[in-house]
Amino acid sequence: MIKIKNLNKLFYENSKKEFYALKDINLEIQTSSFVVLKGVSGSGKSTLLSLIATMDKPTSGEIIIDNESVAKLPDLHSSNFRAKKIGFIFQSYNLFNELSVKDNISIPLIPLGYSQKQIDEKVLKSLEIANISHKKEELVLNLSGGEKQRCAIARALVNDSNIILCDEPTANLDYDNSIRFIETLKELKKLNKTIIVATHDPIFDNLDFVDKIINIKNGIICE
Ligand SMILES: Nc1ncnc2c1ncn2[C@@H]1O[C@H](COP(=O)(O)OP(=O)(O)OP(=O)(O)O)[C@@H](O)[C@H]1O
Repeated sequence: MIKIKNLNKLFYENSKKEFYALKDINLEIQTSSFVVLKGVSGSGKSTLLSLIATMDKPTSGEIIIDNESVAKLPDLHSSNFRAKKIGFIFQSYNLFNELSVKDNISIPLIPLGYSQKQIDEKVLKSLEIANISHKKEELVLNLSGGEKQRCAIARALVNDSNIILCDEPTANLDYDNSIRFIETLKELKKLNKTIIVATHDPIFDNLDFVDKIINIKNGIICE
């Protein structure tokens, strides 16, 4: 379960430009649920995802993930927490173009101290779930947009994290690849992952497996 209490994120604090990217956010996201975070560009979606992922720290408020308070973790602890609990799929994929698909996917496992055999097994499993095994030796540079997305999915799954955060995941995909991506998310939900998709893509409207839609406007949740 993810609990967010009175969360605020201020940018340019104590200056003339000061503004709230997130204002007094209170949310509960059940374990294994599929949540769509909707809002126009600049509404605060990425900011909220990056706080949940412990990639950034709030100005005030609490984020409790599986009974652990994570909002103010020191950097070393937050990167350990992230490595174990969070898979992140970025709009621009954030892959290393000069590395192969399987090398990209193994990167999150490096700090976790697995043997090479364990790494190979985990990479193979996530390649299969993301349906990109056939390209495992290929350089990311040579992949199509949809294949890069599948590589990014495999990387988000490789640490067996229970929480998958997706930031505008279909922004660079055509319709067919977007539909394929949504089918993969549906499969991940069956694996009991908690999934949060930040998007303004109407393709996420009216999906039959969405548990909750959260609308965000100017940093404020409007239910
Ligand atoms: N590091 C930062 N410093 C200053 N302002 C920031 C910073 N990060 C985000 N913002 C501002 O906070 C607001 C929310 O940004 P955010 O990226 O969360 O929006 P978003 O809903 O994800 O938008 P998009 O759909 O375009 O990605 C925006 O006005 C943005 O300019």
